[in-house]
Amino acid sequence: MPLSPLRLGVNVDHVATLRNARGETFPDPVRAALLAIEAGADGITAHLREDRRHIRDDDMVRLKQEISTPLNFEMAATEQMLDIALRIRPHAACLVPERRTERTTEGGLDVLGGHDHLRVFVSELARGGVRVSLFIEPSSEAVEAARSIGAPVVEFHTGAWCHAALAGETQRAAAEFARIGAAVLRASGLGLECHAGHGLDFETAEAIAALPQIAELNIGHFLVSEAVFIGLGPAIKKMRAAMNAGRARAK
Ligand SMILES: CC(=O)[C@@H](O)[C@H](O)COP(=O)(O)O
Ligand SMILES: NCC(=O)COP(=O)(O)O
Repeated sequence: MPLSPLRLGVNVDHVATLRNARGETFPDPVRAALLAIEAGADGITAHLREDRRHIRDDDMVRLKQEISTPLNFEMAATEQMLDIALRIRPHAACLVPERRTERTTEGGLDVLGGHDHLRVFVSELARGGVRVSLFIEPSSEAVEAARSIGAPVVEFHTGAWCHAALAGETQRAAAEFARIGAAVLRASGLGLECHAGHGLDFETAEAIAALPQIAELNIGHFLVSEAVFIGLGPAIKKMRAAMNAGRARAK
């Protein structure tokens, strides 16, 4: 059976982090998105956080206007973000948890406790023609809750696995990767499209690409970090090659 293609979503949040560090207009995340697409990105992801620490409202408007690929709008499940998303009408929206004091997205959505609250957002966004994904922990409970909420897509938070791999904690990394594999199997068995992201680098992207049920990887911080040294285009091309190598091993 032919393998599903594996899409690369490039997250441009941290180009905006660098821009905001000095309150300038550069580097522009929209320019980064256009370069990323030229280098082979299948889509662009941007997280409009409530505190606007990196991506700002105008960035999201310009991304929608200027890019030729799908835009994946990451957002907290709040009324304000829902209004903005329905005004901008991205191709997709990914509901993510946000805690004001967090340095980065620390975990997946509380799809069990927040079930009824999230259900409203999923149906409102779907009614607006926006494909909705839920950013969840790699667990069967979260998958089943996401399915009952009605989202067609789940994105698995790969942070715990990536951090363990980076720290050389091989046993913990193997256990976390097994969690991801089991959750992906459960999700695809329920007919959900599977995405993954957070903390991925060349090695972990190649490893997770070998899971045939994964349709999309969203990668940002590492690519922007690599871009500092080798350029954004070469970093994306290298990531694409790593993903292709992993997908070639998928069975
Ligand atoms: C949801 C996710 O994992 C990424 O979009 C992440 O949120 C990047 O932005 P931060 O680094 O601000 O968390
Ligand atoms: N949803 C994950 C994402 O968009 C990028 O996360 P990261 O690669 O910046 O950690």
